[in-house]
Amino acid sequence: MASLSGLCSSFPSLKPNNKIGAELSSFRKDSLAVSSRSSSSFKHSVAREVSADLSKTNDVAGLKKAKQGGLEKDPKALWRRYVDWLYQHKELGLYLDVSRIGFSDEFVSEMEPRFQAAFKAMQELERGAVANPDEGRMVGHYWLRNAKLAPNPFLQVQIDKTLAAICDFADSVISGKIKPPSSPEGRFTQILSVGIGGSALGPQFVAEALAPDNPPLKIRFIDNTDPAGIDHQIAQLGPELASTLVIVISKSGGTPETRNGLLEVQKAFREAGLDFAKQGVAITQENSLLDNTARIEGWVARFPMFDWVGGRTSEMSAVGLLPAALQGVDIREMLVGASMMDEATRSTVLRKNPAALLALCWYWATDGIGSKDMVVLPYKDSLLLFSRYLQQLVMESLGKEFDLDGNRVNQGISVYGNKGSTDQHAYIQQLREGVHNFFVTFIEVLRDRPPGHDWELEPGVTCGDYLFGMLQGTRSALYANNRESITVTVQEVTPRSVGALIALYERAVGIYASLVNINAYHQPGVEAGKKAAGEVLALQKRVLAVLNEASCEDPAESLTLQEIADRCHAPDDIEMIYKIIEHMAANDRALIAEGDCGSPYSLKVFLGECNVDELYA
Ligand SMILES: O=P(O)(O)OC[C@H]1O[C@](O)(CO)[C@@H](O)[C@@H]1O
Repeated sequence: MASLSGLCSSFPSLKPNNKIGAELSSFRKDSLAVSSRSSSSFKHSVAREVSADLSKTNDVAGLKKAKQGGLEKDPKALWRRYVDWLYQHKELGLYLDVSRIGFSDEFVSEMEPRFQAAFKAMQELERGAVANPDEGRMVGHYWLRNAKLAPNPFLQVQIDKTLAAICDFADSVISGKIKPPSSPEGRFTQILSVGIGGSALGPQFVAEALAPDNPPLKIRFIDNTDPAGIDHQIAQLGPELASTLVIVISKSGGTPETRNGLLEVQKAFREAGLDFAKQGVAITQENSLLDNTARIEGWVARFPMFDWVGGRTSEMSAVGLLPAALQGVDIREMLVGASMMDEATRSTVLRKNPAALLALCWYWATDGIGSKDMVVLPYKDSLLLFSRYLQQLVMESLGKEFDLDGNRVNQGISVYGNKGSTDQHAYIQQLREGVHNFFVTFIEVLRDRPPGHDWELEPGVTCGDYLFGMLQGTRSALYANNRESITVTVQEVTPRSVGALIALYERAVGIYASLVNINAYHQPGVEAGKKAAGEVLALQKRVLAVLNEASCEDPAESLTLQEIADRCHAPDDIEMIYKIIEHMAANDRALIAEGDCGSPYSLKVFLGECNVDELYA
């Protein structure tokens, strides 16, 4: 009997299935029928059926009417519109241009009451109301940059103490006061951050945006349960593993991907003869599994993650601040930038509130139902990860099936993007001429290089002038073809401006969520995938047990997929069992006696050895 696991590299070819094809085409017809109507008016008729409270629907007459008028094209009128709507935050040096979004005055007036309601909800949230009703939680990321706003003295002390502890710890690590036990350098030189989602995206964005060229500690990330990815990060560290500070970040302290990353890293430490506890730091909620592990094992340090800070808004908590501080980023400046932006976005005057202006544009551009995608294009390499960061912030916050009244609304705004002008040579072609299903947000940075470093690569023109030209050219070319855009401009990429950008979008998401009446602070949809993944792993254990039992009875016995499914008492899960076998065979953990994975019915599988311990487990 040969071990033929390699045969699994051939996959079943996809054959047309008439039934599925018919269902698909009728589904497409339905969706075309929806989009061929005014998407907002369709939505409204549904909303009317389920809720008598029109203030909570997307019934904005001005939206549809003004959209029919098209975008302003007269250069003089457009310039007036630019000047009229230009938002400037003087101290932050931040501008917001919404002139290339075509909202009308009528639309703005109609939206005004909703904005006032959103501002009120935001004030209540900041005062400590339970703004995440499903989870019964306060939402307090705004307090992180101004502890005085926290609703009680206990929280204020908690915030201030944690910030002081972060700064102290970072200073001690950088100065070598806290050092790894067995590193020749005598100090920590690397950070390995283990975390996922909100426990990775902020730190990744900030590292890319703000870490100096030669940081005191360099950072790497394990943000997945991909074994090859983990091996790669550990291999890249090489002997520097001995001088690596491992920061394990998980609010819940029980996220499987993060736990797996930790276990893999701990194994690497054991194999290198290193004591993990002397190099491990945990950032998590008090008494979580991770917190208890770190405490019992005596890790170097533990920092709290607060119940009232969501993962995707945790960049200004220990989650983002500790890694940033260790890389030499001025975290107090990040907090100042965020706090200044928070102050500005508390304004109840729409025109003076940049977050509200963003929310207004999003509502207009997407008909208040996410009918268009948000393409985020920073024209600055160091802001590359901003779009990925915003993807979670916006999509996990706004992508909701039900509104706060329990109506099915399937809200959300899709976010993607990379950077300009690189994307000019990738997908801008489609944006300019192809399917019109997006609006763009340009992020412009005025300062090209630090002072004194610029030079003209041709008379009167620098490299940065080209970047500027590409941004302006793309903005104009898109607008000429009726593609709307927002432009956010900052002077430089600094801790202060990055803090401000994060705060701007956090608030815009919160305000927009109020406009469309959804809970921005929970993520019930993520649970379904997590639960299903758990079920797959449980099924895999049953498959292994069945194969083991068969091997113990007769080492040469091989089973068909149907036999495995029957013995697992899971005949309906035969497709998943097939996928499990395919994956295990590809990783030499099950053997295929006959057949290949391209012909599932031909497969006969066995384990090759009997594990008696497991048999009686
Ligand atoms: O910090 P944790 O608890 O490990 O969660 C990581 C991420 O997982 C999610 O809960 C989604 O599964 C995100 O909201 C969160 O940022």
